[in-house]
Amino acid sequence: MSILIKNGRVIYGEGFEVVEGDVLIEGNRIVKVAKNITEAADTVIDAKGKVVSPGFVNLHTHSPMGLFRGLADDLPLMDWLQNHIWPREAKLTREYTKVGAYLGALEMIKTGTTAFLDMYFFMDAVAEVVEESGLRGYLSYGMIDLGDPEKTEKELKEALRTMEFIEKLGSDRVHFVFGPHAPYTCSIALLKEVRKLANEHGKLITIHVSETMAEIGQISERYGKSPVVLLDEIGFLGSDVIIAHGVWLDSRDIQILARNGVTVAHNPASNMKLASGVMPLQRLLNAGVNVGLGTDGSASNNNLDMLDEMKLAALLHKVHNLDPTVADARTVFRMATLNGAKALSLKAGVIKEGYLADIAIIDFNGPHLRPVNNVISHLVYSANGNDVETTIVDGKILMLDREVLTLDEEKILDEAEKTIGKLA
Ligand SMILES: CSC[C@H]1O[C@@H](n2cnc3c(O)ncnc32)[C@H](O)[C@@H]1O
Ligand SMILES: [Zn+2]
Repeated sequence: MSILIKNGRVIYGEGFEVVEGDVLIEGNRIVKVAKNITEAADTVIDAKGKVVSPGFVNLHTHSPMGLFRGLADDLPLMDWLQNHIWPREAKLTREYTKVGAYLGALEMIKTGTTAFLDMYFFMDAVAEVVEESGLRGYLSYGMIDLGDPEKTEKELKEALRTMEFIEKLGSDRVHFVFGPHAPYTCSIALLKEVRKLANEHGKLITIHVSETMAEIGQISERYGKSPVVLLDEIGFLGSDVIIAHGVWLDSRDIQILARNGVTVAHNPASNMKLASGVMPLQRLLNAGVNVGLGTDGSASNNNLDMLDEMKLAALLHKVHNLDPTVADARTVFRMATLNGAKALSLKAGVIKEGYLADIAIIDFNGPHLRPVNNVISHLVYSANGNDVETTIVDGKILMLDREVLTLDEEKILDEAEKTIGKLA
């Protein structure tokens, strides 16, 4: 199968240079970017007046949490989790979670996300949805043992069962990741075992770390050190670890993350909504830490729109530093694309020959995107997910002219409405 995208403004290469031209996709790869490609293709997409962008990589989410959108707003993290979210999640079944996963997948496709890193329950069901949707999913079963050795065993067993299920799916797009929830919900024994298993099986690890001051207080009280120092001392950190948040980091923590090649998934909307704090973006980047962008779940965001997220990231760090040069549009765009792909060891996040064909085509005909003075600026500051017209993953069209081809949109919305009555 081949796809030829004609006459677009193409965001080309690692430098995100905007060039006018065509993109040829053969199989799941980009094979040619040039003016006036004349090769025949199975499908031709006219991208005149449109921007051909690398698809977005959502580096931290809980994709089924759209079910809880708007049910617990305006609360701090611990109150939000313990008194509102966890009691509802206790009622989740595989079936309900799958409904949420469909809703999340639909929203991601419609807003140009092509790959995402997830942590949730019933991840075998989420894996089935990802496979059907055509998205690229990096899926972790979120482990919480609260220091109970019986639970440690149970959680590890469920993670390994999920890994086996995903391996059996045999999909190039669906990957298993280890997901201990956080240092305040996981025992040292669990974290050490995860490190060992990740080495054994060659899998990535994702974990919430240093999200709130309350967490820093809890971990300091329990262990007398910061969460990052704790993880470093038990040999947990490495270049295969993606920590979500990293809001409360001191200089020593930042050096440790840099030295270990850890990636940080920044979630500005969630950090602002839960009033968790402002992560030290500039200091992390200066230290050479890879920083990607995530939405977190839709109960703390409240959507999965990476275009929205880019704008929030840029604005948050400007006002926080009282410096408008911080978090410039290109830096933030790189976080939402290439940096996320790098963290997942994925040859994507860039439109260039040899890269995976994970692409979002964005309509630039709306008044809010004219005149087209600066494509990257418009994507970060002016566009939103509704401007995404076509989404391509692994060389397959998932949405064309805003029609999702892999999922039944009406049915998904209907099921989500019916399900929430059972969980609220
Ligand atoms: C055990 S599955 C994942 C678990 O994480 C919860 N969650 C969602 N958002 C956050 C966040 O910002 N910090 C910590 N935990 C979060 C989610 O509700 C699930 O229980
Ligand atoms: Zn999270």
